[in-house]
Amino acid sequence: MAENEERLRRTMMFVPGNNPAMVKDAGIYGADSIMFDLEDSVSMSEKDAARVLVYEALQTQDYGNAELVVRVNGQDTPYYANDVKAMVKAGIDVIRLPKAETPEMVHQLEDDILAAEKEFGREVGSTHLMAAIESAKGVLNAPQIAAASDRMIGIALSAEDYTTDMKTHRYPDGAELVFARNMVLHAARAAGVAAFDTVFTNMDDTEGFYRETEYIHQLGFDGKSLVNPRQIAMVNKVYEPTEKEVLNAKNVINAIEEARLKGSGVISMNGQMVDRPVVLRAQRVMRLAKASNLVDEEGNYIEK
Ligand SMILES: CC(C)(COP(=O)(O)OP(=O)(O)OC[C@H]1O[C@@H](n2cnc3c(N)ncnc32)[C@H](O)[C@@H]1OP(=O)(O)O)[C@@H](O)C(=O)NCCC(=O)NCCSC(=O)C[C@@](O)(CC(=O)O)C(=O)O
Ligand SMILES: [Mg+2]
Repeated sequence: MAENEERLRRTMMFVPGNNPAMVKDAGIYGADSIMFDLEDSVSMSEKDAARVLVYEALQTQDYGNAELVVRVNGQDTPYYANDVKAMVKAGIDVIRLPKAETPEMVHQLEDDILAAEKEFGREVGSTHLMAAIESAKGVLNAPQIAAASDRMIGIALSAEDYTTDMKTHRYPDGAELVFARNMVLHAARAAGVAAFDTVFTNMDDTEGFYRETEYIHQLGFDGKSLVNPRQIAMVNKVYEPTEKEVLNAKNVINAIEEARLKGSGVISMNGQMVDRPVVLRAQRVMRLAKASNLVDEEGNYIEK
């Protein structure tokens, strides 16, 4: 899991799997994770064509360093089995299970991935998975779902389906999502996997998008599922550390390194105790600073 813990996942952009232009160009926008969708953005009549399109793109397109994710169709559909087989064969990084409600559903996906890895000669264990929480049952079982597999990289809240299940809809203040957001976040943290907030679907409400992103950043989410490339820079902006945060993080890392050389794991810096949690936070700030091009290779802040 070390590699997964280090990977930044601020932005996970949905790309409709039946749209050739969007699938082809998905890599140019700089999303941390590109999520090709075979589920709800693809009509029934295009399910097979979308699977073929995404499979071909994974063989031929260069998506750079982005993590490649595919949202397969649900386990109760006739498309699921072929989706999983084709995506494992194509070497996808992560399969996202929609409408996850129980750990048994995750175990089923694990078994199907393992069978496909063996059938297509892929390294066993190389395909990761994640689960989308889209119902009351899913939210209540989130801790068991998040901990259900060693292949699990994270869980995501899916508020469109969730609010429908709860017989409500989305409001600007997000009060209807408070419980679900906190459950998903705590379940993810307790299992040591990533937590993704839900999509924001009003493309013209920039103010509302910033408000929601600042809120979920404050709560501690790793990032958000997105539906449009214009949302990527806005999320990155919210997750960008300040100059003060970067300088402090650099000082913490230098100080703890010096302490370690002297055989100590805890030190005091400007009257403040610096121990493991502070160091872990500092390391994350430095990863975010690097991703935002705020520091050079040595971690020194680049004056603008
Ligand atoms: C929203 C809109 C129609 C707006 O169109 P617009 O045309 O106004 O967009 P523009 O900004 O003008 O596009 C400028 C340029 O970007 C290109 N471009 C746009 N979007 C792109 C993209 N996504 N990927 C690559 N490229 C893209 C476009 O092709 C153009 O390229 P070019 O012509 O070359 O300049 C479009 O974005 C879009 O279709 N989004 C994806 C929708 C989708 O996937 N929904 C399903 C996932 S949610 C769900 O299922 C609910 C959930 O399950 C969620 C959960 O589980 O979390 C739950 O329950 O909550
Ligand atoms: Mg959904």
